[in-house]
Amino acid sequence: MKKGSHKYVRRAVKVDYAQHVILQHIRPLSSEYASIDSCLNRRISESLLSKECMPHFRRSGLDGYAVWSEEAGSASTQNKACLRVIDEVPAGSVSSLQVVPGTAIRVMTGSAVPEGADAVVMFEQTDELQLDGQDCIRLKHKVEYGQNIANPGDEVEAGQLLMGAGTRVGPGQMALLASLGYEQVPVYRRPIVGILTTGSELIAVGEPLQPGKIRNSNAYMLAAQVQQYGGLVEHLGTVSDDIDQVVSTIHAAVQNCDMLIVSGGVSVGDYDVMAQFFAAMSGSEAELLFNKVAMRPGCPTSAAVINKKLVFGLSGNPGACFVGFELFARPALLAMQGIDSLAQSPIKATITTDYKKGCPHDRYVRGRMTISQQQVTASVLEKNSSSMLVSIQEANCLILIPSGSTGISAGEVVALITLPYETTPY
Ligand SMILES: Nc1nc2c(c(=O)[nH]1)N[C@H]1C(S)=C(S)[C@@H](COP(=O)(O)OP(=O)(O)OC[C@H]3O[C@@H](n4cnc5c(N)ncnc54)[C@H](O)[C@@H]3O)O[C@H]1N2
Ligand code: MOO
Repeated sequence: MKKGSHKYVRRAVKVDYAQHVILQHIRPLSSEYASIDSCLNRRISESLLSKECMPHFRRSGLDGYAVWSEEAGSASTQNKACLRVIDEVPAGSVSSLQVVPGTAIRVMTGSAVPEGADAVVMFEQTDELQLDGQDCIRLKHKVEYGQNIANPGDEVEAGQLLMGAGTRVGPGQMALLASLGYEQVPVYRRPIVGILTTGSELIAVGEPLQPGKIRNSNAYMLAAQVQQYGGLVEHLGTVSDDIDQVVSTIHAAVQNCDMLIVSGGVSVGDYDVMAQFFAAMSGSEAELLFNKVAMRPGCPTSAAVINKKLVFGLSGNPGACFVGFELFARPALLAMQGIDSLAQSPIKATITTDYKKGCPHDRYVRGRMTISQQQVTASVLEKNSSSMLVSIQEANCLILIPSGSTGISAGEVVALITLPYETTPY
């Protein structure tokens, strides 16, 4: 930006207004069928109703004998009559015989309980013997109707809701989808997110340090955040503080990407090209949503819609860039995949550290949340300033320090935004 030209009007909007206006410009992405093998962490795009019941046959829960409980009950308690073993059913097979009075069929865990039987007695609760060259059993205990049998639909009934639209596929969903035959799974298309970093001071990770230069960490941090929320990253590289290059890169990128995140250059510095870009935007296909947010860090965070695509201008300061993503890009990415993440109420916690820095705006500090003895507590991490990144790796929440002149004291209750980047070793 040219010297002296940075005084164009910026009206700070509240965080919740900025989030609201972003969501107004989001439409869920289209749906596609993905092979079950490739849908871990993807979002289901429609409510799935089970076409089958589970189990779909009467299933034995044990290795034992399928019996008729009424007869077996008296056999066990009164005269200890023998039941003739007339067949054996391995898991995966079905007996062609029925259990009739005086008989039992040997079944295995997971095998189909034969007709006529209404209970399964585990091997350990029988005495196995031979009578007249015939396998027989005597039951040691009373038998209850239905014991050790899972009936059709006990776990899932046909027509039951399995999972709603927006559900993320994890191990539990994988198991359910596989059990119910979903070889192809309806999921939202993954949002393609372009990441562009601006700044003539940036050098690549592999380059040795040079005076005044820093390595580009935001590109990697943002890519990790995008992927965490289901996005596919399109790396657009780094542009120097050159407005023409910025304009042409952004205009090309909005053709292919669903959303664009640009880091750096949004403040009022002489070379803050993104501020210049947002100020000079024109045409019916470009709309500035906001260019300042009443918050710290990241007050110069900006957003626009170009060609119906959201373009975020996040602060280059790594701490502010991280927070800006979580507050604005995360709800947008999730909304594209059918989830209204802002509808969830924030978690409340007791803060265990003083934070006595007053601020006219709400502040989002990196914190560490702990749950013990049903108490949620959170502490503010050290090295939390906007220009610092070292505490991001420990953060599992953002703590909202409300605006005010005094900050807050340990023991007060605060609202948290939880983060999904856990650092514990599992
Ligand atoms: N006169 C004023 N100066 C500043 C103001 C202000 O209101 N008046 N606001 C400050 C605030 S608040 C912030 S936040 C920053 C925002 O700066 P920009 O978004 O314009 O970011 P840059 O100036 O490009 O960079 C800031 C900082 O971050 C480093 N950086 C940039 N890109 C990366 C990257 N990809 N990876 C790692 N680090 C990066 C950059 O070198 C700078 O140190 O402005 C304040 N100034
Ligand atoms: O508002 Mo700037 O993000 O921290 O220092």
